[in-house]
Amino acid sequence: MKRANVNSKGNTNNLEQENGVKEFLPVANLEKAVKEIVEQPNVDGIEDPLVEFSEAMRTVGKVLRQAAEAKAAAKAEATEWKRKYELERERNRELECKGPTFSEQKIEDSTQNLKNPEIAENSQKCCGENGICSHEVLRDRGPDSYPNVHSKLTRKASFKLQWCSKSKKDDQHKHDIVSFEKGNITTAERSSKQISLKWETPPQTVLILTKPNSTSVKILCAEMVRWLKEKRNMNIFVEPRVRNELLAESSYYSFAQSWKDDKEIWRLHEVVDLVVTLGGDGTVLWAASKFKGPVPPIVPFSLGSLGFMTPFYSERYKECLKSILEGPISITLRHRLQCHVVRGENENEGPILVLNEVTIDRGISSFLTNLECYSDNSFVTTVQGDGLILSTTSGSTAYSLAAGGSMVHPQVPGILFTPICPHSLSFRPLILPEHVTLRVQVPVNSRGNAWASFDGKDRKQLAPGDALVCSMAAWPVPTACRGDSTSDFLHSIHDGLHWNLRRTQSFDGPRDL
Ligand SMILES: NC(=O)c1ccc[n+]([C@@H]2O[C@H](COP(=O)([O-])OP(=O)(O)OC[C@H]3O[C@@H](n4cnc5c(N)ncnc54)[C@H](O)[C@@H]3O)[C@@H](O)[C@H]2O)c1
Ligand SMILES: Nc1ncnc2c1ncn2[C@@H]1O[C@H](COP(=O)(O)OP(=O)(O)OP(=O)(O)O)[C@@H](O)[C@H]1O
Repeated sequence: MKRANVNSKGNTNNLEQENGVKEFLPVANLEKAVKEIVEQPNVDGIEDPLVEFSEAMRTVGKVLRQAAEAKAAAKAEATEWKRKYELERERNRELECKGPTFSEQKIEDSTQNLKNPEIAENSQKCCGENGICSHEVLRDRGPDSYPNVHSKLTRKASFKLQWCSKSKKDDQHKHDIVSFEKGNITTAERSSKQISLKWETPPQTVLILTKPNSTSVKILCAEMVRWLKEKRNMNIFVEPRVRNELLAESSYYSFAQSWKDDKEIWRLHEVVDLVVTLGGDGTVLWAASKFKGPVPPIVPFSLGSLGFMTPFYSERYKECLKSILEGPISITLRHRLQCHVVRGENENEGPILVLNEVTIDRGISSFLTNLECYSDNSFVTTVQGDGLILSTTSGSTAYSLAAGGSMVHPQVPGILFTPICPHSLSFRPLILPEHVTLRVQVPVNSRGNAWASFDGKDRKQLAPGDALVCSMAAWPVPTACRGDSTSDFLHSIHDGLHWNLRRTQSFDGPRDL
């Protein structure tokens, strides 16, 4: 006799083939199942609906019992995983205090932990009120998502961001900065405080990017790669050029990984936990440009001349990397601008993300630029001069500064609107709020072309009728701080730019009586 059973969707199928607990017949559907069998005695293959029904009930009872047993077993397993996870975490803490290497076993275990639904659920809870978990910031697509990754490498390190404050009450990141309780308007909380990054699982993979053609950088890079491998057992990625340089020195460095083409570069964020830059500010810009979406935390070592965004001393790299790998790290979340070149009516190129600025200038043209500027479709002004800089607050100390723009703390959200040599007596630079979309249009009757450049690179010609559209990007660049965001900024403007350097007036001389 052919059996006709009813699954949870009310369809007929063969229950004998169903072993999984998910497929059992829910009690809520029982009534429907009975009705269907009794009322449709002519269903294909059913000879006696009552016999059929009692058999179905027996099977249902069996499956329900199995489900209850499976549930109890899953719960016991989850408790065991949780215990193992806690033990492992404790062991990691102890090991890290002693400065050891991360063993393969440890990596595998921590990956297993994340497969456990209960722990996965707990780790999701960390994306709560007190911070943003890395799962929200960096797409985590699992082990097979990056083709060249060493087979041992299984998962990106997870971390949590916290907004720190001295007072206990302020220990949360508040989006609501204005309160209007009982009709009284008050500013309640500031949105961006010092941000701290805390690793939840140890970082395993580091990408090292270096300034080219520098002997001191080359020597430091080889030393750092060796140290990270031997003392911290890290997976290391370098640029293809750097890998060749390392291999030319010794075949020892064959463990260093690289990429073949652009497609792989654009997916680096899926595997890299940390980026180290060895160079000046240009190398930080270069590193940021490699990430067109989420950016892992960047640790910039100073091997340039100015080093405004590179607070770490290369001579102390071991000490510094040790503390970064252990965390927590103070970070500056540097905003980026997202730019599109719009050609004529429809064609849209980009987006191009910049950390410093996008500049629209006259290039080699001898004519004044004539740029019509709009903010959220409202006309702002026409720039007649050498050009216009749309800068992030991180870029405020770069080209924008040279063009007379104000210096702004990098954590302040905003877009600087700084003209370059405007032929006008009253064109002061502006700072616009972060939410605006700016459009810089080359009028169709313009005498010449304009040129857009992105962090000083990749010049693109803008013909009459073309426009550049720019707004705040969704993916900031987290850079590690030596102290905190503000002390690093102040240190840079004092030491790097010699801001307000003046001899102190002497004590002796005329004074108020
Ligand atoms: N007149 C100018 O001041 C001028 C002209 C062109 C480009 N630039 C800047 O150069 C940047 C490109 O840098 P690069 O290193 O690739 O080129 P680069 O090698 O020509 O160096 C430019 C200088 O700008 C400094 N710099 C870069 N970003 C900075 C920042 N955020 N704060 C303070 N100083 C910063 C660098 O340390 C370097 O000394 C552009 O984004 C632009 O801001 C400045
Ligand atoms: N990995 C890289 N590959 C190719 N070009 C790079 C790389 N890193 C940096 N550059 C470029 O090299 C140039 C110089 O780099 P960087 O600014 O770091 O050094 P610097 O000029 O010595 O330092 P500073 O900016 O402090 O004076 C920049 O134009 C930058 O874009």
